Amino acid sequence: MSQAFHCGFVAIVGRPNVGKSTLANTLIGSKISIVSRKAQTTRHRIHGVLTREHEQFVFVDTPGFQTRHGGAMNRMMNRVVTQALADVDVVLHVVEAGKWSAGDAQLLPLLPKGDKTLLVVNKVDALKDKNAMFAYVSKIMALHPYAAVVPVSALRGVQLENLLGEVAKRLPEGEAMFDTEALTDRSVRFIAAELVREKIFRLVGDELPYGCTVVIEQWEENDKGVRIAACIVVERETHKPILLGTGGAHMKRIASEARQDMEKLLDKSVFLDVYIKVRKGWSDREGALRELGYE
Ligand SMILES: Nc1nc2c(ncn2[C@@H]2O[C@H](COP(=O)(O)OP(=O)(O)OP(=O)(O)O)[C@@H](O)[C@H]2O)c(=O)[nH]1
Repeated sequence: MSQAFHCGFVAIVGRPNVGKSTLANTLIGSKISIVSRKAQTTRHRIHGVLTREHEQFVFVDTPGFQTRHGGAMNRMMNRVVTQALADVDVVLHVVEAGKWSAGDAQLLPLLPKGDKTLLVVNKVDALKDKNAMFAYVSKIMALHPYAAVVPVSALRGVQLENLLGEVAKRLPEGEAMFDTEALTDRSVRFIAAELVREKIFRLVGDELPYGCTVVIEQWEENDKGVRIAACIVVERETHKPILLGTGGAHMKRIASEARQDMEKLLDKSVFLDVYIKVRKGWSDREGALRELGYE
């Protein structure tokens, strides 16, 4: 008798920097979401799809749980987290081996109880004292009724088969929801915008206050390649010189590095034009956020 097919949604949650994007990317097997050393670089919900012989995993990569920023952006982001958890079949709560902080604890009240939440202890490769693992895990297991615990290294691909096995057990029976070829339900335009945003974060993230997004305003493909215009939207006039850098050096670097990544992603020549627009108070106006594609 043939084995039944299972398909369901899997949310990956955790405080910033625990490795959620890395885990999603490694599981799905392609770079769909940006990875950066800086905290809170993933602001969007991203669906990545992994299809195997007997199951399809639809991953929801939720943004870092926000506590530091006030305003509409924060409320919206927390809503995204709560909603993601209510809608999914399995929740992976990712923590960092040996490092438990207030940020991890803050997420606990949002986690569903019962059989659908798994504790994923990431970065086991970086753990110096392996013997401390048992005490660390016991402490966390006492705080929430997790269904299971799986230590992994997302970066090195350790124990991921085991993790997928635990998830698969909890997916409902049903047909595949996405084409097997699908990597993401976000368009390549979205990923292109993320690439520009990643470069901004890496280069001037420390100086640029929270409030910058990237909108792809033009996308024209022809036999020579693709012409892309990316608009960086900032909150204030004063943010412009930060982005530009001396003699426009920052912008040149952002555009050049983003273009190289886009060429790798699209496997064709990219002509990239990047410019800046000022829109006051965008991060605190839900309407403006929606308009820019945040909801
Ligand atoms: N040593 C080690 N480092 C890891 C592992 N997984 C992720 N990292 C690193 O941890 C950092 C943060 O990883 P991300 O995947 O961006 O973390 P995130 O949880 O998605 O972060 P936010 O987007 O800020 O919420 C990066 O420098 C990763 O390379 C791992 O298994 N081992």
